[in-house]
Amino acid sequence: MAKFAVKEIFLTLQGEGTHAGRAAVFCRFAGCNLWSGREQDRASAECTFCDTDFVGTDGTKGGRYADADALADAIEAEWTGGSGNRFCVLTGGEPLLQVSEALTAALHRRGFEIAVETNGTVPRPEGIDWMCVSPKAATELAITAGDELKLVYPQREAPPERFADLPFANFLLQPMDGPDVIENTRAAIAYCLKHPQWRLSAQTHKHLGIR
Ligand SMILES: C[S@@+](CC[C@H](N)C(=O)[O-])C[C@H]1O[C@@H](n2cnc3c(N)ncnc32)[C@H](O)[C@@H]1O
Ligand SMILES: Nc1nc2[nH]cc(C(=O)O)c2c(=O)[nH]1
Ligand code: SF4
Ligand SMILES: [Mg+2]
Repeated sequence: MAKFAVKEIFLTLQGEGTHAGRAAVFCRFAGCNLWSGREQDRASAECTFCDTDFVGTDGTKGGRYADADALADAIEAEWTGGSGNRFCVLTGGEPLLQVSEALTAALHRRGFEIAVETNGTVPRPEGIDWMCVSPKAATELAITAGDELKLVYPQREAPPERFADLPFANFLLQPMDGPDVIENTRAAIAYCLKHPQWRLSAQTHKHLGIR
């Protein structure tokens, strides 16, 4: 059984958060601890608003990668930008179910700065350069410090005030996509205007027509 189950690997611009606009290779790991990924389980899941298909290994460059070097080679192969400013984003699904120190070391050997998008419920491995935690209402955080706290807004049981005193360098509100996205965007903007500790994170890739 190969070590890493990967849904897809692709080059794009980081669409969200503090690094929005920056070229990055995205590696989307298969599987999540807060939802099975099946629509019939969504209502009873711990995370109910997910906008992502992370089931299986059938996406672009998806598959089962035997070890850290094999996966790091596949990520490096997508990069078109030469040796400077190399950047990858490990996401999912929940990447920290699979990311290991062997993988972060293999990516660092190839010159990559490593960002992670995580729900924050799984302890962090060594070697992450940019930790973005996105808390989900029904859960407790295992990672309570980092570079970016990116809260999907609104979540009734996870108001921004619950996280505002944690030691993160950047605090962002990301409007919840779905049927109420217009209303949610207005509400997130209004919150940022009143509470300038928080900045808006628009999901720019969804408007730019990139992945
Ligand atoms: C698909 S998740 C994968 C990483 C990790 N499982 C997590 O939840 O952070 C990537 C990012 O998309 C956000 N996200 C998921 N569904 C969303 C939605 N419907 N609207 C806005 N952001 C969403 C997550 O909160 C997270 O910041
Ligand atoms: N362009 C782009 N930016 C992103 N930022 C976070 C993403 C994710 O799904 O984790 C994502 C994504 O899927 N595409
Ligand atoms: S924790 Fe992340 S990947 Fe898992 S269901 Fe929620 S948004 Fe999707
Ligand atoms: Mg996404």
